[in-house]
Amino acid sequence: MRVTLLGAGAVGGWLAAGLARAGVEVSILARGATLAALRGRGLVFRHGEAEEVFRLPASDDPAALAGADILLLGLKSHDLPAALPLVRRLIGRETLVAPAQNGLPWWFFQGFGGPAEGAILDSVDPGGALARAIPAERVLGGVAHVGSRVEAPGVIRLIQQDRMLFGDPSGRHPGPLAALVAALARGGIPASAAPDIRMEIWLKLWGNSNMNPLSALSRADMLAMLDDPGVAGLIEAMMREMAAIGERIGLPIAQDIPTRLQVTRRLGAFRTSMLQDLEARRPLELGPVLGCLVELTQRLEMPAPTLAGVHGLTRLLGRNLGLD
Ligand SMILES: NC(=O)C1=CN([C@@H]2O[C@H](COP(=O)(O)OP(=O)(O)OC[C@H]3O[C@@H](n4cnc5c(N)ncnc54)[C@H](OP(=O)(O)O)[C@@H]3O)[C@@H](O)[C@H]2O)C=CC1
Ligand SMILES: CC(C)(CO)C(=O)C(=O)O
Repeated sequence: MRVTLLGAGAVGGWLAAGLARAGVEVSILARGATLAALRGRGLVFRHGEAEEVFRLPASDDPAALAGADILLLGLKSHDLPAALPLVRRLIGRETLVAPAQNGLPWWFFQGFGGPAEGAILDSVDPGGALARAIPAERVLGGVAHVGSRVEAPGVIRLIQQDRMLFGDPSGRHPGPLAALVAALARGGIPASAAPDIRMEIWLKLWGNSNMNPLSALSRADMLAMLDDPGVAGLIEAMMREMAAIGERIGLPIAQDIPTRLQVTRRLGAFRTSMLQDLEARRPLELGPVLGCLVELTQRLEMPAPTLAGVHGLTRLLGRNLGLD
């Protein structure tokens, strides 16, 4: 199996290290300081006191890396539309695209049925270019339950790994799915194949859509937010509004809120990826993580004042800091 990674950041670097450890042929499409670091020292992976270095082929020329079996996406979801020309040049006829990203992915409602069937959301995929170029049949959907960060370009620090899930939304690629998951597991990443990857994505979003924007607004880590009764109440209100959307569109959540919040607690006092972006003065992943839900409620004519309010506040925060 040959894998190319686009987006060698906190999550992409964690996955590339796992695959390389398992002996998979991994190459990386990178740019700027990250590319220079990968070509110089290599991909540096740190966990606790341990450090590993992986010398992997890296280039900013998609032609040099094109046609892998799997194109792993470690970009922020809001960066994907702009990176589509690169993706087009990286994928061959047989390449499957495996996003390891938060938020609702562009392919989510293709072949889904119900009132949201085929929905293309501007907050995720403006104009639908992603949906046309990378249909659900070309995708292995991913969900990363992990906390990691970039310490310096090409240097990844794993804080806590819980599990990495991949799934095959079209049911056409059981072989590549099994091979990817097995390779990650061999490389020390607790990975498994999810029978219903859409539900796993929805459940992950049930955490990110509130924790990430609220962490940007409060500049607080996850435990501090959960331990503050006022913020915890807001988190739960947002979760209830999202659960109501799920009921409406055919994604009823079987878990209760306290159980889901226990999963979040396992990551400890982590500063979410959106807070990391705010602190580094990078654009926020707000559209795919929360704007998509607000857009869905508008289309379905459902009330969601808390989701809309937190979305509005975070959008203004990003705008006022010049991050959009
Ligand atoms: N960090 C975490 O703990 C978690 C993150 N996630 C999710 O995983 C996804 C990735 O997040 P994360 O790893 O934190 O993000 P990072 O910001 O750490 O990494 C994103 C990487 O993508 C690269 N990139 C963006 N555009 C391009 C481009 N056009 N060409 C080449 N490289 C590009 C960036 O490079 P450059 O520096 O050059 O811009 C950067 O290295 C997000 O959806 C996030 O929400 C999920 C679970 C946990
Ligand atoms: C909050 C967390 C760590 C949950 O996995 C996450 O997904 C993120 O930081 O974006």
